[in-house]
Amino acid sequence: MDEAIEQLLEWTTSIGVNLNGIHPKALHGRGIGIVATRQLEAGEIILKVPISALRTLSNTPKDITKKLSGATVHTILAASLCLESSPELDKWRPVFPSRRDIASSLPICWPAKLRSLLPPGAKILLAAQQEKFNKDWALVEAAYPQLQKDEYLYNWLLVNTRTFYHTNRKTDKLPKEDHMALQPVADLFNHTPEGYCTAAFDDRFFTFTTTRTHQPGEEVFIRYGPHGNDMLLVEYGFTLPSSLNPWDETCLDPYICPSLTADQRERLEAAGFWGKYMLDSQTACYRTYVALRMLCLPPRHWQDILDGLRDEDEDSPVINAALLKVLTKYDSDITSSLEQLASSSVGDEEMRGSLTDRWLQIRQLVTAAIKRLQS
Ligand SMILES: C[S@@+](CC[C@H](N)C(=O)[O-])C[C@H]1O[C@@H](n2cnc3c(N)ncnc32)[C@H](O)[C@@H]1O
Repeated sequence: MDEAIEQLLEWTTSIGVNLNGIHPKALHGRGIGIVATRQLEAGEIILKVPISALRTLSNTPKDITKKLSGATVHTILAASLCLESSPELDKWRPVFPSRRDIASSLPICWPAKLRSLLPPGAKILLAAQQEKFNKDWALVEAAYPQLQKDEYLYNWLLVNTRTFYHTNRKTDKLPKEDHMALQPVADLFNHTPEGYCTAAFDDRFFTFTTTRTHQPGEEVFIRYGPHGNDMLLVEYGFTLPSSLNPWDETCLDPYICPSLTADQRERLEAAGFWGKYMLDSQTACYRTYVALRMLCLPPRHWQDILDGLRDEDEDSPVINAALLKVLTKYDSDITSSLEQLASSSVGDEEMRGSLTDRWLQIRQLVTAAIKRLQS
C-alpha cells in the first residue's frame, strides 16, 4: 500500500495538489487515512486540491456522458470508473478499497439472510439505496450491455463513499444530489463527528483547514455529515462506538406503526406525524410521543395537546408506560437478533462483526431509555 500511496502523491503533486503537514497512511480497521506528520495548529490549511484535479461531469469522457445523457452524476461517474482507462486513473485506483473490502463492509453486498437481520432504521435506508442503485443500473445496463452488475455495483459504491459536495457553473442547475465530485487525496480522509477539519471550495481550489491542534502521527479527519450509525453502516460500511457518535439513533417504527389503526394512521399522516419514530441517547423524538398519544389517549385529548390546549404532562405517566412497553419488546428482539448472529455462519466474520456491533450500540440506546423511564 505504501508504494501505491507514493505513486498517487507523485501524480497528484504533478497536477498541483498540495499537502501541508499531512500524509496518507494505511490504518488498522479504517483502510487508508490522513495523519499529521508534524504538530498542526488550529486554522492551518493542510490540503489544497485544484478544482482541475476533480473528477466531475465536466471532465468525464464525452462518449460516456452522451450515452448516459439524463442519468444522475452518480450513475455517470460510476460508469466512467468502470469503462475508462487512463494513466491518471491507473495511479488513483490502487489506493481504492478492494472489491472484497467493499463487499464485506457494505450491507447492500451482504447475503440476504444477513440483511434481514439489520436493525429497522438500517433496513429502511438500505431499501432506498437499493432502489436508487437498481434505477441507475437499469440505465447503465441498457447503454453498456457488456458491463457486469457486480463490477458496476463496486464502482457505484466507490462513488457513493468517496464523493464530495461540489458545484460549478455547469452543474449548478442540476438537482442538489448531482452536485458531486471525486477528488484524489481528499478522498482518503476518514470521518469523525467532532474535532474535524473543515472543507470549502472556490473557483480554483478545494481547501481543507484544521479546527484544532493535532499531534504528529495523529489521524486527521473530516466530517461526512451529522450521521447516525445506521446511516454510516448502510452508506459508508462502518459504525462508530456509541460514545463517539452523538447523532446515533434507532428507529421505533416496527414497534409503533403496526399498533395504529387505519384511521389513526390517516390522522397522523394528515398532521405530518406518520412514521420516523426515533430514539437517541437522550430521548424519544417528539413524533414518537405524538404517535403514542394517538395510541393511548381519547382523540379529543390528542388533538388538544397538538393544538396546545392541553398540558402534555397531564398524560405523561400513561405515555411513558406505553413507551416502556415498546422499548421492552424492542430490547427482547435485540437479544434474539444478537443470539441469531452469534450462532450464524452466514456471510463473513467482518459482516457479522459489524452487524453485532450495530445491535450492541442500539441495545445501549434502548437500555439507557428503559432505565430513564424506570427511575
Ligand atoms: C472517503 S473514504 C475514506 C478513506 C478510506 N479509509 C480509504 O481507505 O479509502 C470513506 C470510507 O472510509 C472508511 N471510513 C471512514 N471513516 C471511518 C471511520 N471513522 N472508521 C472506520 N472506517 C471509516 C469507510 O470504509 C468509508 O466508506
